[in-house]
Amino acid sequence: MPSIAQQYPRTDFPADLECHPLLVVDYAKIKAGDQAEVDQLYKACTNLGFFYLKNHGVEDLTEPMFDMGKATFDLPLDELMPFEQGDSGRSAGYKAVGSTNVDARGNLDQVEFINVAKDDALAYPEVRQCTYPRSVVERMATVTDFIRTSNDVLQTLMNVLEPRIGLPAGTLAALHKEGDLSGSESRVILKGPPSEASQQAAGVDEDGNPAAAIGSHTDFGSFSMLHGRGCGGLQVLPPGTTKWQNIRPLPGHAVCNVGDTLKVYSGGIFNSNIHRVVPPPPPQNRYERWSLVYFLRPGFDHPLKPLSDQSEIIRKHAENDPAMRALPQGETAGSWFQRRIKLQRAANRTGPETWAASRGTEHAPAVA
Ligand SMILES: O=C(O)CCC(=O)C(=O)O
Ligand SMILES: [Fe+2]
Repeated sequence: MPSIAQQYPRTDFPADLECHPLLVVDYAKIKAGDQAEVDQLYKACTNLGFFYLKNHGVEDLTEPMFDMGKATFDLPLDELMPFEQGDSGRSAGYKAVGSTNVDARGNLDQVEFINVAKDDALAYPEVRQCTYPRSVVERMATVTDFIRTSNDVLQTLMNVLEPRIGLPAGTLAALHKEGDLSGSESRVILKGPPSEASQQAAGVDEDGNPAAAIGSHTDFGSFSMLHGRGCGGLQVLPPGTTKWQNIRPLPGHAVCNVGDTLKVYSGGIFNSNIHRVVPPPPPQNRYERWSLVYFLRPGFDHPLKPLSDQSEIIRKHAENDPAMRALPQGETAGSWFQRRIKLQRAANRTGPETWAASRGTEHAPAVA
């Protein structure tokens, strides 16, 4: 019997902690063409942009990914550092604790990542973006299985949403085509148990609270799918409010959310909501916090702007949405992604302006 410290998925998230409710979407019903379930998905994407997804088919693929993560984070740092994502704006690879900023003050993150690019996993042994530590290479079949299955789920969710926003079938799929170099990737995340040293290193935020483990952000890509292994700590800031709200981990349910690029393509109809990671609530705060994400992101070369030419619904919405009118011109999905990654790296910080320049749709004004 493993000690309580090593028991995952965890079952000790406090039952009485106030949490923000999320709509539940049943993927099996979506696959079966159930339009009432697509209504539910559409509602979730146009409101908070976050929802629980059940019956998604990834359930048995997550623990082998956490095993890969553990094998990676157990390697000595000098073996991992040659595979670090670096400061150029690439996400794929290892990310060491404290290498990115979590706020404008320059406080540092408290998590390590192992990110594997979809491009590298599906083309393996061909190298399309970068190489990986042996802990990943030895388990590439596990990683590929997770990436392929997760990618299919998120592509399906996007496909069924197309008619709701007036897009011809296949428009979004063409922007996320297999084979196009992209930022799509799997990510295992570990926040170690708190030590006094780590608490001090984390610093405090503008309100004097301990700095976040992962700073407030919107996701850079189109759709994200998160498996929390029973660990809390994920929080959202619902639109028009100022109080961070906990998301309750539910067994068998992934937490999915819309990211910036899908928000932009939809002309602002879908919401890419701000979220962050803080130490999980007691008693979970004494233990490691694990999470696993798959990010579906567009091909780097595609322009990033509302798909107004393909949909009258999108055109009308984008015209009336100040956030869409304020978007920088001439961006591609690749330039958007690389700018955000690069300017969050602590080594690239010159001052609070670097944090501001790393932002996506976080500070977008609400729809008038
Ligand atoms: O670990 C989590 O709960 C969320 C991670 C996250 O938001 C991210 O990596 O973008
Ligand atoms: Fe995120």
